[in-house]
Amino acid sequence: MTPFGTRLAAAIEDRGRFCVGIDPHAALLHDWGLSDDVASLERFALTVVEAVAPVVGVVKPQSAFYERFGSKGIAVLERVVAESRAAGALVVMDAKRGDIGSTTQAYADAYLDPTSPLGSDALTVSPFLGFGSLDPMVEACLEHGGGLFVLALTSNKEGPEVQHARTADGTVAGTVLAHLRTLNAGVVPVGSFGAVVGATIGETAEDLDVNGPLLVPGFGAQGGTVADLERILGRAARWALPSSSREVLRAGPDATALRDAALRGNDAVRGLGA
Ligand SMILES: O=c1ccn([C@@H]2O[C@H](COP(=O)(O)O)[C@@H](O)[C@H]2O)c(=O)[nH]1
Repeated sequence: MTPFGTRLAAAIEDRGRFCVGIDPHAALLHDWGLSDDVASLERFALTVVEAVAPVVGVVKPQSAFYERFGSKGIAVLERVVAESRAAGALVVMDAKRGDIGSTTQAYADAYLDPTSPLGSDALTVSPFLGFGSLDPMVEACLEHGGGLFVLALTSNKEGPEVQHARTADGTVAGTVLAHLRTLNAGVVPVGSFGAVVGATIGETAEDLDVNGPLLVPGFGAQGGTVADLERILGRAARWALPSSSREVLRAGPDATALRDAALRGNDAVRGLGA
């Protein structure tokens, strides 16, 4: 399988760098005139997939909004993954997984093996059990052409308490970024192991250039702007995926309005990293 980084570079070239989050919040279901039940979850999620997956490079379903409906919600998530990929979008599963290595292997099997029902192009993961605990996922990515987005500098205000903490080697975030730089060293056009960096973090002294992609949530509803992206990311913007969920999803339920919102987001970030 072609490495995720190579496939992502092609997707950015063909369709743009904007990532649409498929997050069926209860409040959005209500705003769309739907109920808070599985049938509505399915209608919402598949309406978004049909509207945006044929035109954007990357979609990012947030697993939590499907998990809250139990096995029937997971079945909807499986369709979101399959139908988004069939429409030509790469799928970043936002599940923020991480555990001791032996359990991490099971997460790798669930999300990074293409024969799994939830098999995705990439997965968000937590490094806070130690970066080495992610090794089974790294191996699965190398075997199957998948990618990881490792939490480094998240968009929420509570993140700095952990991520800015200093170790003998620098900050926790800096250590995560250094591991990613090692994994991606020498890979052309870009490595498959990326970081999550929020569009709301203000300033950072960390070197974000890891020769890998950056998933950048917090753009839109959380207040992140194009100016923030330019200031925070610098030259690392070249491989950035600004990601927005609610800002796009509020345009629904009309499919044309949803697609237009996604295309507007894509246009807004087109010049990044130029
Ligand atoms: O640091 C992070 C990591 C992940 N997220 C996720 O992104 C979306 C953001 O949704 P919006 O509606 O655009 O605010 C959501 O799924 C989060 O869980 C993040 O926001 N920050």
